[in-house]
Amino acid sequence: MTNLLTVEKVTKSYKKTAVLKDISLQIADKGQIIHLKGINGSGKSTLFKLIAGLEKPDRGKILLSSKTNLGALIENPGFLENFSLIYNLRYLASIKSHLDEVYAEELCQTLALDLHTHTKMKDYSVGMRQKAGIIQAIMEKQNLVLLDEPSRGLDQESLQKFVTLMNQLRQQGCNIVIASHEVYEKMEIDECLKLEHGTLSRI
Ligand SMILES: Nc1ncnc2c1ncn2[C@@H]1O[C@H](COP(=O)(O)OP(=O)(O)OP(=O)(O)O)[C@@H](O)[C@H]1O
Repeated sequence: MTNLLTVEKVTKSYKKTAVLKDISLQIADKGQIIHLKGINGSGKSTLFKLIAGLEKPDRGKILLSSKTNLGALIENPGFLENFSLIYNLRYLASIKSHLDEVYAEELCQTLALDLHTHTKMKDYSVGMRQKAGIIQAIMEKQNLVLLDEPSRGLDQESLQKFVTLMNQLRQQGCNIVIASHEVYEKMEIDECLKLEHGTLSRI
């Protein structure tokens, strides 16, 4: 089975504090949900930033296969603030190809977000912004998706819809890593990982 991601003995420090120490991780292309746990400041976002290429490791390697199509929502998603949701999604999709508007509409309906509103991104609520962040991470049918606290700001109904959506994507073969403090009832979690003292372990 192909590994979509291989993290090999990665170390990352900020100033002189080691956040990640010799971390290794492999993610196969099999359709799965991995829940990444760890207390505040344990390095979950840092690991995601390294995988997404937003930060460089001090030592070690991050390898994405040629089949990997990575989607990510990390910390506060950045948008073109003076433009609408559809403008932003079209813009993001245009970097690699073009927006599948039928699928984007379906995702927006699932998460109760209006794709065609004229509201500018800067006027979105925290929860609406988070939904937009989730949608941009999955709208191209990415096969490896990193979601950093995706349910932040979601109301109870939206949270349930989010869980159902994640389970559906998993069924369709998507590999999702969710870093969160949330306990997701009904989510089909295949593996739980914990970051503690810079080390990654299975729990
Ligand atoms: N750019 C940076 N400069 C300096 N220190 C940083 C930087 N980014 C992260 N850190 C530090 O690295 C540590 C890990 O931060 P990170 O955001 O990865 O943790 P986290 O597990 O995602 O936390 P949370 O659960 O609060 O989101 C923290 O101590 C943080 O202060």
